[in-house]
Amino acid sequence: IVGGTDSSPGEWPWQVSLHVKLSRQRHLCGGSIISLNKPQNFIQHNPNIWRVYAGILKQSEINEDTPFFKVEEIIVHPQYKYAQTGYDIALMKLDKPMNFTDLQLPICLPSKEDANILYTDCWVIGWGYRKEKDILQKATVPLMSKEECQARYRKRRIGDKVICAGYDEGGRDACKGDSGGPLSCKHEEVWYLVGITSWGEGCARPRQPGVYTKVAEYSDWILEKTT
Ligand SMILES: COC(=O)c1cc(NC(=O)c2cccc(O)c2C)c2cc(C(=N)N)ccc2c1
Repeated sequence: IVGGTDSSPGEWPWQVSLHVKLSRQRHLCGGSIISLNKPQNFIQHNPNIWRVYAGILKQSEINEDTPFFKVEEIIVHPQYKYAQTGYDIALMKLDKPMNFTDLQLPICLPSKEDANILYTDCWVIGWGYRKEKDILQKATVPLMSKEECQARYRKRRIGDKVICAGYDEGGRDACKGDSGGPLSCKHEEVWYLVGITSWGEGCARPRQPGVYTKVAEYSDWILEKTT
């Protein structure tokens, strides 16, 4: 996150830190807890290098004694190639059910009908660039119309299944390492997973907004894969 501020304990209980454990272990991206039934059996990618840490505020809280969830299944959208061409969404089934506490709770999924709600209170969070931060960073970002976003990314096709957010003057944005994390919007006292951090040209540059997977456009796919 560029231009963000420190989060408080329990402020974003649906945020998780995805670590990869090879010879070394490190935070790679974010993710969001959504509470659903079991995904179908769909083994792709190597699930057992992943460690999912929930209820964490600082990366320094994580050591060899910190509990984590193993990943039993990973379902990547079949049309995903790379972030810029969309379908940048994946589901991870944890190896055991998560007990919800004040520090680890699911966020609500928007329904297809929610695809046109004008959200005005949206936040992007993560432990990503710049200056890899210890404390989970938060930044509020205004949503942008598809037309305005397409005008900012002339070389790209900004379709209906992404949502853009950011400031024309730049300065506040998600960045590498925040990928997979939530664009959370509060609407009528409820928080919704409106977007998934996907890409952007650089980070927090003027007139180069952040591009997010528009979760409402995938609610059918998510339900198909998890019920
Ligand atoms: C794996 O995720 C990304 O690569 C990756 C690369 C990015 N953009 C870059 O251009 C970039 C940023 C930092 C270092 C770097 O090498 C690049 C290419 C990203 C930019 C944003 C955003 N601005 N909202 C969000 C996620 C990003 C994920």
